[in-house]
Amino acid sequence: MNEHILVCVAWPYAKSSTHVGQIVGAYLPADTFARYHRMAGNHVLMVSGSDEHGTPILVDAEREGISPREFVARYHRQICEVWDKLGMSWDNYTETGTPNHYRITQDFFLTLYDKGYIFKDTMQSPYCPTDRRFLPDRYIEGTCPFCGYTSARGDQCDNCGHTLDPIDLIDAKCRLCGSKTSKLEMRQTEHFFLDLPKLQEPLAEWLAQGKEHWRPNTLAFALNWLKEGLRARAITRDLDWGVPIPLEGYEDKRIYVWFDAVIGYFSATVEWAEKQGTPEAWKTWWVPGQTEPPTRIYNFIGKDNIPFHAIIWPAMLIGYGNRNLPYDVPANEFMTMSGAKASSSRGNVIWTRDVLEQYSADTLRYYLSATAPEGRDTDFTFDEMIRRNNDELVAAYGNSVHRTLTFLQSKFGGVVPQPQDLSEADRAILAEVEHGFEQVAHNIEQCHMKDGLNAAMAVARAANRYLDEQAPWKQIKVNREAAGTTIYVMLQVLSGLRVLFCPYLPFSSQKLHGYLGFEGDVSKVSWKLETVPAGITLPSPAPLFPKLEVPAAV
Ligand SMILES: Nc1ncnc2c1ncn2[C@@H]1O[C@H](COP(=O)(O)OP(=O)(O)OP(=O)(O)O)[C@@H](O)[C@H]1O
Ligand SMILES: [Zn+2]
Repeated sequence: MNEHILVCVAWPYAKSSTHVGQIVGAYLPADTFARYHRMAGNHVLMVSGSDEHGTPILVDAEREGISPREFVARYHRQICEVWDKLGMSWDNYTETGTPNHYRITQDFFLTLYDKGYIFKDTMQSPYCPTDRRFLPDRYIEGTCPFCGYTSARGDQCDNCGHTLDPIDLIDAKCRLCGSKTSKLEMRQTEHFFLDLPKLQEPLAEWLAQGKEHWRPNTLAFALNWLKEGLRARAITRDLDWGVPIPLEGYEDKRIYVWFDAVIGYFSATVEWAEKQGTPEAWKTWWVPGQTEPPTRIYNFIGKDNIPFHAIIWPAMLIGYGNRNLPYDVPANEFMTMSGAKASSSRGNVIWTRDVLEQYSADTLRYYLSATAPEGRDTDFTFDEMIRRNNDELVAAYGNSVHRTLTFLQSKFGGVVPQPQDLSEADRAILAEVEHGFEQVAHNIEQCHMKDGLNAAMAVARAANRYLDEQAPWKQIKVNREAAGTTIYVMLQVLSGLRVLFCPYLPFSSQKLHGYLGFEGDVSKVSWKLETVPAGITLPSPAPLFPKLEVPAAV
């Protein structure tokens, strides 16, 4: 395998730390996918960054009385701390506030403008006479005309995912002073529009070709959007925070946050190439025909981001010209907290850094991967996380590791025994490991992360059963060589599990890597079963996972 895989992950708003809904929706599946592909020998680049523009940030910074620059710097730092603790293996995690990103966004804007895909027009925009300002996007709230959700915002409904214009909202009110529609004025303002109707046809053609590997929900959502007919969308705002419009006479306006955020996938690649000292290297990832097989771009997102990644961003790329389009847009459904979508704007969240203060990254990673909302929404509960840690991670995987390694220490002084002829059972469990390599790989390649984890877990369970059945603690009383063979085989199985779990659970894989006598970084090893040789001495192990206390019911 020598493919180029570009892993683009949704840009989190730098207006809060990250919550577990975002992690399970976009970041963890992307990281698992990137880690696997690196081990499988592919060229991988995983990029994202903090989205520092937009009205949600302005509203909150204003409320705190600090500058938006100060505000986003704080949250960018907090987000990066979580990435470190969680083990996100970014090749470049940047921010939209960089000169590089401004330059590239302005180039996109001008190119699309010159090619006739962006046009100027005047529009009616809600204006609050009390606050003396226009109310773009999140400055206004009202009822969604599509689904009736009462807290839809000026640019999108969080409930049904439709993108909106403020003018679409029913019974809208100003988020700053609470003024109702009756008090708001509609004022004339000039803006730039992305001419999506002009791009409808090439988009439809693209969506009609070779999308069998897309998740049905994502494709259906995109096709439905096309069927409704695309509307031109305003891509500038009456704001003073964001990327400036690169044309004279628009100094009091800025480019809309969503227009610049998606360009981040591209600008982050350019930044990566520059940091590497190979400034042209971005072309490998973004210019068609540079690699064989062609570079595959994956956009990992939650379902509310589908319109921007399956429609608007591809449309922008088509309009710009000579750029690779997404190969897949693996969008997850939502993780809910007590039934409601976890959302940082709405405050019903479990913060990742709070969880990581109490629990190991792998405990959280395991639980989130095992309950990922791939096909439908799932609910987060601490009880379930603890139960799965204890009943699955500890009982199946951790247990077989610990029993094998402590037995090796107590009966063989830590020296890997020389195996005798392998029995049918020995060969069967090794075959199961080999099969696990195929299964986990196949599932991750299809973006079925949950099935991939289940396949790895099936091998761990089989290993546990094998150990129970062979019972080396009994074998050793009658036949020391037979017990030695069982332990030898188990060490090979564990060597396999260390690799199979690595995309999901990098921290415990690293520990096991060391316990099995391997050196260096486990995420750099190849996707295959590597032998633990007889005769070497292995160090004393500690349990891979802690057994957790179930909190007393309240
Ligand atoms: N509860 C959730 N379940 C699954 N994915 C989610 C969830 N919340 C956010 N995501 C995804 O995480 C990524 C980053 O999210 P974003 O920064 O937009 O956070 P958010 O909490 O959804 O913010 P807001 O509610 O203010 O829009 C997006 O791709 C989004 O779809
Ligand atoms: Zn709606």
